[in-house]
Amino acid sequence: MKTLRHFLSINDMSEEEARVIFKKAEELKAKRGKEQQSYLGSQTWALLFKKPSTRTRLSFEVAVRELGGEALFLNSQDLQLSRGESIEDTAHVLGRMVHGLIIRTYDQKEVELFATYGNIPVINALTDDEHPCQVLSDIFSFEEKRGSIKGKKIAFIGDGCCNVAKSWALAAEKFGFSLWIYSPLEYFSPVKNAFVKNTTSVEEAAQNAALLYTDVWISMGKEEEKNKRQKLFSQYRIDRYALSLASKDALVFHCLPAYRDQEISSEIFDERKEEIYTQAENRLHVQKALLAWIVGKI
Ligand SMILES: NC(=O)NCCC[C@H](N)C(=O)O
Repeated sequence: MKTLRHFLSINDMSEEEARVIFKKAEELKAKRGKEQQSYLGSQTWALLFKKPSTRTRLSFEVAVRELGGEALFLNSQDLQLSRGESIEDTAHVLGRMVHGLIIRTYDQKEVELFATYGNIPVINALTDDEHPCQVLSDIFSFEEKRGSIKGKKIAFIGDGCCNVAKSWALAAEKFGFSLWIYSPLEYFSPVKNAFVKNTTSVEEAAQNAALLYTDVWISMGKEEEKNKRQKLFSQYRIDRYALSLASKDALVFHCLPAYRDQEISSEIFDERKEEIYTQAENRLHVQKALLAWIVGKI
């Protein structure tokens, strides 16, 4: 049996492995358009998506192609999965035909089942529980501008229970930074470790923070809670006041899509869009390095 690497959770990688990926991502970013690396030469990677996607789909499709492979997009609605075929059978069949699988779905259990039965590397491209590729890339983006994240104070503002916040909470322990979650009580982080603190005080969360981070209030799959969430989260946003509390050189990140004047004020978004778009672009470079790592080339 070959040993396979998967990336289903931030917990599937050590800090040392993440640092190997960051170094490669930096190199690939610098060499893009000049020199190509064929880490996925003659491989076909399937992207199986049950939820909408812009950045994740784009960055993975381009990443696979630029590494010399073929990307095959599969809308789960078009597969027999949507008519009740089991994940076990689907995973076995995919595993006989493609070399790797990138999945966006609801239940974390599904990505785990694909990893169990597929016999090919599986990457979590977002579930209700985690968005590990986003957060891995965000840490790279932070360090690209500000150096090591270790010991820094990071403020997550908004839904502390969402996938992105949960991956941040796991990353806090792995990389050794403190994560302050500014969220309504009901949305405090379910992740318990010594590096995660929850608060309903913006002052406590944002004071001297090196990064203010936010995500949508209404994650995919939560649309029926829209009215309730818009009311509950209305103060949990990045605005001029929150930013005035943060460190003078604080970064502002948003994983996007952004809903201006909800989780982030329009004026802060407009002022900071350059760093937010660079954050989005880095998904491509980091995921190229992640793919190289997952197939054992770095
Ligand atoms: N950049 C992204 O991949 N964004 C995904 C949106 C995350 C949000 N928490 C959601 O689940 O809808």
